[in-house]
Amino acid sequence: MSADGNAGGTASREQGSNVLVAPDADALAAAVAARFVTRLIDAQSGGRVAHVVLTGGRVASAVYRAVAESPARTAIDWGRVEFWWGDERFLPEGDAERNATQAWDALLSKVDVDRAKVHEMAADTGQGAEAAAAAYAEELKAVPAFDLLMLGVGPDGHVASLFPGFPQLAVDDTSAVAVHDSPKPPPTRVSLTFPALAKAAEVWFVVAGEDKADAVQTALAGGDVPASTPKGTERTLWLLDNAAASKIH
Ligand SMILES: O=C(O)[C@H](O)[C@@H](O)[C@H](O)[C@H](O)COP(=O)(O)O
Repeated sequence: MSADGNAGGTASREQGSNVLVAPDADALAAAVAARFVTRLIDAQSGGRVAHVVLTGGRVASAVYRAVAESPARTAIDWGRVEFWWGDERFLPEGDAERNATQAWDALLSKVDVDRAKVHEMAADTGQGAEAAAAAYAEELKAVPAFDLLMLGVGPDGHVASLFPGFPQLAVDDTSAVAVHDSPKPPPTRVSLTFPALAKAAEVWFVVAGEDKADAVQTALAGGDVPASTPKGTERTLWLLDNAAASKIH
Protein backbone atom coordinates (compact mmCIF):
# COMPACT_ATOMS: atom_id res chain seq x y z
CA MET A 1 0.00 0.00 0.00
CA SER A 2 1.74 3.10 -1.17
CA ALA A 3 1.60 6.20 0.91
CA ASP A 4 0.30 9.09 -1.07
CA GLY A 5 0.36 11.14 2.05
CA ASN A 6 -0.46 14.73 2.51
CA ALA A 7 3.10 15.80 3.16
CA GLY A 8 3.96 17.72 0.03
CA GLY A 9 0.61 16.62 -1.39
CA THR A 10 -1.40 18.86 -3.66
CA ALA A 11 -2.59 22.04 -1.96
CA SER A 12 -6.15 21.14 -2.80
CA ARG A 13 -5.99 18.04 -0.64
CA GLU A 14 -7.76 18.20 2.71
CA GLN A 15 -5.14 19.03 5.34
CA GLY A 16 -4.33 16.23 7.76
CA SER A 17 -5.73 13.39 5.68
CA ASN A 18 -3.35 10.60 4.79
CA VAL A 19 -4.08 8.67 1.62
CA LEU A 20 -2.86 5.10 1.31
CA VAL A 21 -3.46 3.19 -1.92
CA ALA A 22 -3.52 -0.59 -2.42
CA PRO A 23 -3.32 -2.22 -5.88
CA ASP A 24 -6.81 -3.75 -5.79
CA ALA A 25 -9.82 -4.41 -3.53
CA ASP A 26 -8.45 -7.69 -2.15
CA ALA A 27 -5.13 -6.10 -1.23
CA LEU A 28 -7.00 -3.16 0.31
CA ALA A 29 -9.09 -5.48 2.49
CA ALA A 30 -5.97 -7.32 3.66
CA ALA A 31 -4.08 -4.11 4.38
CA VAL A 32 -6.99 -2.53 6.26
CA ALA A 33 -7.48 -5.74 8.25
CA ALA A 34 -3.84 -5.65 9.36
CA ARG A 35 -4.20 -1.99 10.32
CA PHE A 36 -7.49 -2.75 12.15
CA VAL A 37 -5.82 -5.43 14.28
CA THR A 38 -2.92 -3.14 15.15
CA ARG A 39 -5.24 -0.26 15.99
CA LEU A 40 -7.27 -2.39 18.41
CA ILE A 41 -4.13 -3.79 20.06
CA ASP A 42 -2.82 -0.25 20.52
CA ALA A 43 -6.17 0.98 21.85
CA GLN A 44 -6.22 -1.84 24.41
CA SER A 45 -2.56 -1.47 25.36
CA GLY A 46 -3.37 0.94 28.19
CA GLY A 47 -5.80 -1.57 29.66
CA ARG A 48 -8.77 0.29 28.20
CA VAL A 49 -11.80 -1.10 26.44
CA ALA A 50 -11.58 -0.16 22.75
CA HIS A 51 -14.59 1.47 21.09
CA VAL A 52 -14.93 0.71 17.36
CA VAL A 53 -17.60 1.92 14.96
CA LEU A 54 -18.27 -0.48 12.10
CA THR A 55 -19.81 0.40 8.78
CA GLY A 56 -21.78 -1.57 6.20
CA GLY A 57 -21.13 -2.34 2.57
CA ARG A 58 -19.17 -4.77 0.47
CA VAL A 59 -15.75 -3.27 1.13
CA ALA A 60 -16.21 -3.27 4.89
CA SER A 61 -17.42 -6.87 4.85
CA ALA A 62 -14.28 -7.88 2.95
CA VAL A 63 -12.20 -6.22 5.67
CA TYR A 64 -14.11 -8.04 8.43
CA ARG A 65 -13.56 -11.36 6.66
CA ALA A 66 -9.84 -10.61 6.34
CA VAL A 67 -9.64 -9.78 10.07
CA ALA A 68 -11.38 -13.07 10.90
CA GLU A 69 -8.79 -14.92 8.81
CA SER A 70 -5.80 -13.05 10.27
CA PRO A 71 -3.63 -15.04 12.69
CA ALA A 72 -2.91 -11.72 14.44
CA ARG A 73 -6.58 -11.50 15.51
CA THR A 74 -5.66 -13.62 18.54
CA ALA A 75 -3.63 -10.70 19.91
CA ILE A 76 -6.85 -8.75 20.46
CA ASP A 77 -8.86 -9.22 23.68
CA TRP A 78 -12.16 -9.33 21.79
CA GLY A 79 -14.10 -9.39 25.06
CA ARG A 80 -12.82 -5.87 25.70
CA VAL A 81 -13.97 -4.30 22.44
CA GLU A 82 -17.19 -2.27 22.33
CA PHE A 83 -18.69 -2.45 18.84
CA TRP A 84 -20.97 0.28 17.49
CA TRP A 85 -22.37 0.98 14.02
CA GLY A 86 -22.25 4.13 11.94
CA ASP A 87 -25.52 3.21 10.33
CA GLU A 88 -27.97 0.39 9.89
CA ARG A 89 -30.51 -0.66 7.36
CA PHE A 90 -33.84 -0.61 9.25
CA LEU A 91 -34.95 -4.18 8.56
CA PRO A 92 -36.30 -7.09 10.63
CA GLU A 93 -33.98 -8.89 13.07
CA GLY A 94 -31.55 -11.19 11.30
CA ASP A 95 -32.27 -9.80 7.83
CA ALA A 96 -29.26 -10.68 5.65
CA GLU A 97 -29.08 -7.07 4.45
CA ARG A 98 -28.60 -5.63 7.94
CA ASN A 99 -25.08 -4.29 8.54
CA ALA A 100 -25.05 -6.07 11.90
CA THR A 101 -25.97 -9.40 10.29
CA GLN A 102 -23.12 -9.01 7.82
CA ALA A 103 -20.61 -8.08 10.53
CA TRP A 104 -21.66 -11.08 12.66
CA ASP A 105 -21.37 -13.40 9.67
CA ALA A 106 -17.98 -12.04 8.55
CA LEU A 107 -16.25 -11.51 11.91
CA LEU A 108 -18.13 -11.19 15.20
CA SER A 109 -19.33 -14.81 15.23
CA LYS A 110 -15.73 -15.97 14.69
CA VAL A 111 -14.05 -14.21 17.60
CA ASP A 112 -14.81 -14.18 21.31
CA VAL A 113 -16.75 -10.93 21.57
CA ASP A 114 -18.78 -9.99 24.63
CA ARG A 115 -22.32 -9.82 23.22
CA ALA A 116 -23.16 -7.18 25.83
CA LYS A 117 -20.53 -4.99 24.19
CA VAL A 118 -21.92 -5.39 20.66
CA HIS A 119 -24.29 -2.45 20.32
CA GLU A 120 -26.47 -3.05 17.28
CA MET A 121 -28.84 -0.39 16.07
CA ALA A 122 -32.34 -1.78 16.61
CA ALA A 123 -34.01 -3.93 14.02
CA ASP A 124 -37.46 -3.06 12.71
CA THR A 125 -39.84 -4.47 15.31
CA GLY A 126 -42.68 -2.10 14.41
CA GLN A 127 -41.39 0.67 16.70
CA GLY A 128 -40.32 2.93 13.81
CA ALA A 129 -36.85 4.16 12.85
CA GLU A 130 -37.20 7.34 14.90
CA ALA A 131 -37.58 5.33 18.09
CA ALA A 132 -34.63 3.13 17.11
CA ALA A 133 -32.49 6.22 16.50
CA ALA A 134 -33.51 7.82 19.80
CA ALA A 135 -32.65 4.63 21.69
CA TYR A 136 -29.22 4.48 20.07
CA ALA A 137 -28.55 8.15 20.79
CA GLU A 138 -29.38 7.47 24.44
CA GLU A 139 -26.99 4.50 24.53
CA LEU A 140 -24.22 6.58 22.96
CA LYS A 141 -24.39 9.20 25.74
CA ALA A 142 -22.21 6.87 27.83
CA VAL A 143 -19.42 6.91 25.21
CA PRO A 144 -17.03 9.90 25.34
CA ALA A 145 -15.07 8.90 22.24
CA PHE A 146 -14.43 6.16 19.71
CA ASP A 147 -10.96 4.79 19.11
CA LEU A 148 -11.76 3.94 15.51
CA LEU A 149 -14.56 4.87 13.15
CA MET A 150 -14.72 3.08 9.79
CA LEU A 151 -16.71 4.56 6.93
CA GLY A 152 -17.49 3.36 3.44
CA VAL A 153 -18.21 5.99 0.81
CA GLY A 154 -20.94 5.86 -1.81
CA PRO A 155 -20.58 7.00 -5.44
CA ASP A 156 -22.57 10.10 -4.41
CA GLY A 157 -20.15 10.78 -1.55
CA HIS A 158 -22.47 9.55 1.23
CA VAL A 159 -21.03 8.16 4.42
CA ALA A 160 -22.98 6.04 6.90
CA SER A 161 -26.54 6.90 5.85
CA LEU A 162 -25.88 10.61 5.48
CA PHE A 163 -26.81 11.32 1.87
CA PRO A 164 -26.18 14.48 -0.18
CA GLY A 165 -28.99 17.00 0.18
CA PHE A 166 -30.71 15.14 3.01
CA PRO A 167 -31.84 17.04 6.13
CA GLN A 168 -29.90 14.70 8.44
CA LEU A 169 -26.68 16.45 7.31
CA ALA A 170 -27.73 19.51 9.33
CA VAL A 171 -28.71 17.66 12.52
CA ASP A 172 -26.43 18.77 15.34
CA ASP A 173 -28.48 18.14 18.48
CA THR A 174 -28.44 14.36 18.63
CA SER A 175 -26.09 11.52 17.73
CA ALA A 176 -28.45 9.24 15.78
CA VAL A 177 -31.29 9.88 13.38
CA ALA A 178 -33.77 8.04 11.20
CA VAL A 179 -33.39 8.30 7.44
CA HIS A 180 -36.28 7.75 5.02
CA ASP A 181 -36.30 7.47 1.22
CA SER A 182 -32.63 6.57 1.14
CA PRO A 183 -31.29 6.60 -2.44
CA LYS A 184 -29.41 3.44 -1.52
CA PRO A 185 -31.79 0.60 -0.66
CA PRO A 186 -33.32 -0.17 1.71
CA PRO A 187 -35.19 3.11 1.98
CA THR A 188 -35.33 3.31 5.77
CA ARG A 189 -32.20 3.52 7.86
CA VAL A 190 -30.71 4.71 11.12
CA SER A 191 -27.51 6.75 10.99
CA LEU A 192 -25.06 8.49 13.26
CA THR A 193 -24.98 12.24 12.70
CA PHE A 194 -21.93 14.33 11.98
CA PRO A 195 -21.50 15.32 15.67
CA ALA A 196 -21.36 11.62 16.59
CA LEU A 197 -18.91 10.86 13.77
CA ALA A 198 -16.73 13.68 15.12
CA LYS A 199 -16.13 11.77 18.38
CA ALA A 200 -13.58 9.42 16.81
CA ALA A 201 -9.84 9.58 17.41
CA GLU A 202 -9.25 7.93 14.05
CA VAL A 203 -11.58 8.05 11.05
CA TRP A 204 -10.84 5.61 8.25
CA PHE A 205 -12.55 5.91 4.88
CA VAL A 206 -12.25 2.48 3.25
CA VAL A 207 -13.10 2.80 -0.44
CA ALA A 208 -12.69 0.56 -3.48
CA GLY A 209 -13.87 0.77 -7.08
CA GLU A 210 -13.85 3.11 -10.05
CA ASP A 211 -17.40 4.19 -9.27
CA LYS A 212 -16.13 5.93 -6.13
CA ALA A 213 -13.24 7.82 -7.77
CA ASP A 214 -15.17 11.06 -8.29
CA ALA A 215 -16.51 11.06 -4.73
CA VAL A 216 -13.02 10.42 -3.34
CA GLN A 217 -11.51 13.24 -5.39
CA THR A 218 -14.28 15.64 -4.37
CA ALA A 219 -14.06 14.76 -0.69
CA LEU A 220 -10.27 15.05 -0.56
CA ALA A 221 -10.55 18.45 -2.20
CA GLY A 222 -13.03 19.50 0.51
CA GLY A 223 -15.90 19.57 -1.96
CA ASP A 224 -19.62 19.46 -1.25
CA VAL A 225 -20.16 15.82 -0.37
CA PRO A 226 -20.87 14.28 3.05
CA ALA A 227 -17.54 12.40 2.94
CA SER A 228 -15.74 15.76 3.17
CA THR A 229 -16.89 16.29 6.75
CA PRO A 230 -15.83 13.47 9.10
CA LYS A 231 -12.34 13.97 10.55
CA GLY A 232 -10.56 12.07 13.29
CA THR A 233 -9.58 14.09 16.34
CA GLU A 234 -6.15 12.46 16.01
CA ARG A 235 -5.99 11.06 12.47
CA THR A 236 -7.95 10.70 9.24
CA LEU A 237 -7.02 7.99 6.75
CA TRP A 238 -8.24 7.40 3.24
CA LEU A 239 -7.61 3.72 2.52
CA LEU A 240 -8.20 3.19 -1.18
CA ASP A 241 -7.60 0.77 -4.00
CA ASN A 242 -6.08 2.03 -7.25
CA ALA A 243 -9.49 2.33 -8.89
CA ALA A 244 -10.97 4.52 -6.17
CA ALA A 245 -7.79 6.62 -6.15
CA SER A 246 -7.71 7.00 -9.94
CA LYS A 247 -8.81 10.65 -9.92
CA ILE A 248 -6.59 12.04 -7.18
CA HIS A 249 -3.08 13.21 -8.05
O1 LIG B 1 -25.44 0.73 4.95
C1 LIG B 1 -24.62 0.96 4.06
O2 LIG B 1 -24.80 0.66 2.90
C2 LIG B 1 -23.29 1.58 4.43
O3 LIG B 1 -23.11 1.94 5.66
C3 LIG B 1 -22.89 2.59 3.41
O4 LIG B 1 -22.52 3.84 3.96
C4 LIG B 1 -21.72 1.95 2.70
O5 LIG B 1 -20.58 1.93 3.58
C5 LIG B 1 -21.35 2.70 1.44
O6 LIG B 1 -22.52 2.83 0.66
C6 LIG B 1 -20.27 1.94 0.65
O7 LIG B 1 -20.78 0.66 0.36
P1 LIG B 1 -19.93 -0.36 -0.57
O8 LIG B 1 -18.64 -0.59 0.15
O9 LIG B 1 -20.79 -1.59 -0.69
O10 LIG B 1 -19.73 0.36 -1.89
